[in-house]
Amino acid sequence: MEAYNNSVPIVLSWGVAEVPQLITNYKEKSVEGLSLTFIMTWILGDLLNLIGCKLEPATLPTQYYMAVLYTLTTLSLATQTIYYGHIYPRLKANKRYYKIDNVEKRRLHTDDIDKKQGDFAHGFEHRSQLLACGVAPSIPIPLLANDHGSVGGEFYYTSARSLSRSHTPTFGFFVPKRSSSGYECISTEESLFGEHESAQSAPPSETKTLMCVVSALTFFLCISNLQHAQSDRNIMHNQGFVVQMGRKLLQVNESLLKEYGSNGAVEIGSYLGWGMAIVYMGGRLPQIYLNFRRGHVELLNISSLMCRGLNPLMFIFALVGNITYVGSILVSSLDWAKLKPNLPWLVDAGGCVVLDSLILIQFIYFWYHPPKDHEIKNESSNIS
Ligand SMILES: NC(=[NH2+])NCCC[C@H](N)C(=O)O
Repeated sequence: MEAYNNSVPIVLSWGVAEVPQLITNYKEKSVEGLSLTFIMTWILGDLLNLIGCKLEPATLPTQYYMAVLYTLTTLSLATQTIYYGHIYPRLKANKRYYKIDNVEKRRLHTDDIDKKQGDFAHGFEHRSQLLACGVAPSIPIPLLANDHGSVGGEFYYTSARSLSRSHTPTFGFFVPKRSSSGYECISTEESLFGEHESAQSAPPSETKTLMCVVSALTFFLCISNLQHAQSDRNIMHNQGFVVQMGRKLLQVNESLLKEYGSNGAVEIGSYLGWGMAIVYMGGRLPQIYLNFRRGHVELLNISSLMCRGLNPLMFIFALVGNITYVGSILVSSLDWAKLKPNLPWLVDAGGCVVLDSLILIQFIYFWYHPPKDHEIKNESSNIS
């Protein structure tokens, strides 16, 4: 019973840690605030953690279940990243394509765009063609000042409303191009995801990698869980159990330890555990280093974080989660023989607590000692 009580705080804090971020992404319908590199670090770390826990029988069952929980929550974040980064904008663009806004249509008759573009008849024809493409023209925004001047040049047509929300032309807008027969509608759909990709969206190669990692991870999970269930059944059967008991929470299974004690898999498990610790902790180092160099904490500035769609609660819950993780291992046993194989997991959770506290201290320090504007500018030009 005590064992279950000890695992409740970790499960609770880690169980809810990513929920605020998932909600923020859902509300914002965007994942701009979340760094793809950060998610990829977590995916890699979770993968090493999960396999490490499987191969290292000295790890507590709670650790294994936590690894599964981490993986599931990270998979949800990754799924959101793919959905809001790539699928949702496509769906939205398609919807907009077929639904021409009536207000915009009315504006068509009062706009003075034609004056700038020459004779009225030509302008009307040009707009009709745009409308036929499902584009609601309002304010033409020159894409590039080209040699031919703005008349007949390329414009992104977008509405002031959408501009007020986004700095970049919304995905799915059209570039009207002059052709011998008048204007053609050329979708910028591909180019927005390709060469003219918005600076705010994730680079496609990174997303492809993420997609591969996510699919590989899902595949691995299915296969390994099947194998795990099978080997558990075999072990229980050999030991004369009729009912599969599963792993008892916060209790190292001595028989498993003996059975696999000299097995090479244990060593691999331990290496994977160390790999996981390096990946999880390593993810924080560049941030800490950058904060020191810049003399201000960009990532942890709460108001800017919220503006950028990153929920700081995720970091706070993670801090609590890591503290309770260390606590649960230490509470289970202080015997060195049992602590030793768990060292990578202890070092990781303890190390993350130290590093996150350092970021928190940096945040508090720089909050009270804000750098002057010119210092920030100088620093960022040095860094870039
Ligand atoms: N996807 C996750 N939530 N992974 C858990 C990461 C745990 C690790 N100690 C860290 O704080 O980075």
